[in-house]
Amino acid sequence: MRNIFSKKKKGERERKMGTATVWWRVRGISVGVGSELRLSEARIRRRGISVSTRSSCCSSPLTLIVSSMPYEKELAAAKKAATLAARLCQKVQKALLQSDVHSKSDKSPVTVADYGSQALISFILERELPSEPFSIVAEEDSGDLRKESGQETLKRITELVNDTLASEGSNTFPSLTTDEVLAAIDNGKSEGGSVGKHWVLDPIDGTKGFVRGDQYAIALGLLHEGKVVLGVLACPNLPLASIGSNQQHSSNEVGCLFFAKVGDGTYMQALGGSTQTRVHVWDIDNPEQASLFESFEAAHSSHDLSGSIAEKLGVKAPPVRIDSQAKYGALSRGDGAIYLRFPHKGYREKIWDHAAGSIVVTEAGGIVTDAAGNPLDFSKGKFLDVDTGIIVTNQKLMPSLLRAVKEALNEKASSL
Ligand SMILES: Nc1ncnc2c1ncn2[C@@H]1O[C@H](COP(=O)(O)O)[C@@H](O)[C@H]1OP(=O)(O)O
Ligand SMILES: [Mg+2]
Repeated sequence: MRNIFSKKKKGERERKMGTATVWWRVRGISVGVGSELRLSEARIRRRGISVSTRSSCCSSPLTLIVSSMPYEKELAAAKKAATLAARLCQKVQKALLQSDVHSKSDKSPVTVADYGSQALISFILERELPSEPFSIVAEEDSGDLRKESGQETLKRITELVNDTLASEGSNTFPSLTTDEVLAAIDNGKSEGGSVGKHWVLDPIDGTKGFVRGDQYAIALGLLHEGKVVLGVLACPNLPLASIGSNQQHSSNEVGCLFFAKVGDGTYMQALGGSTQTRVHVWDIDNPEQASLFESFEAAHSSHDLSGSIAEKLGVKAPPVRIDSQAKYGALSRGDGAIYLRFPHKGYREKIWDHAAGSIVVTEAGGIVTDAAGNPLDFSKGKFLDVDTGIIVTNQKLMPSLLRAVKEALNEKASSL
């Protein structure tokens, strides 16, 4: 980030009147104030430079701040937040799977990890991005924790959050009180929308997988003016090695962090590691070789429908069924080539279940649409207005996938 004051005044008198007559040239682009500036900002963004402006009054200089690395600070904060939240969730999942006290059908450990992850991420974003106005759209709110019956759980969550913060080094972060934890959770109450910056958070995506000891993800995306511009997916149980029919990555390690920034590609690193690898979707055009990803839970997505689509495409490999947006991560690095999600009638998709995952796939070269081929619109608040389902693949396979989906949906409709 650097300040640029290379302004060309066109007249002190006019400037004092506050008219749009003070001009700068930045990297060959003229920018001004007021409505002129809006236009210029759009032009600058198209060139991959982010701009923010401040002007306190006409007599003080206007400041134009230009960064040639848009959303860089936000990405660093999001990676840190998701990595810490993953650490908290891993601790809870380990205790859950080892414990005699909680059965797998007991929802309380999930609750503690869900709230803890949300509080931690909200706290880190506020702390790391103090000068960036933003809101957070997240899955949880603190209503139940404020009741008498929630006090023990709140204490446990606060302990977990503080233990996780302390694991970064004793002087890195302060300890939070229970009230600060409640406030951090409630920062996630935004409704999102098409104006400004909104972080979109699923603190534990795939709670069923989390309880089973399988896949889950911490999913954090950033919307700017209604578009997803950044996404981070922490997948603590996802192997670094490929899990589909395209076995191109090999490793014994488990735990992946995927991240993507608009125009900048998608990267993967080991959770807690620092070596990042750029990843790409599998660019095949023959669906017979493809692996197809879908929900582990048949209640979340129709296995029958995806089976019928796979048959029409000639997909030979059995479906890879895993929980959470880890599916988007696996697809972005080319483990398989198709992801299908067809929830049962009446289910409304939430933006936090797709924001981070969708940019991770699109920046890796893939396409994410609804079942009719429409792009997902994240600007309408908490819900996505999708036609029937969500489909994901590479550019080459999308036309045949769309045809197969249409045929399968027609057959299903005529059989009812
Ligand atoms: N009835 C449902 N149909 C479809 N998706 C659901 C349903 N109930 C919860 N989900 C959400 O679907 C996502 C998991 O999908 P998948 O099974 O493919 O991993 C999660 O976000 C999960 O919520 P949650 O995040 O609260 O677990
Ligand atoms: Mg979810």
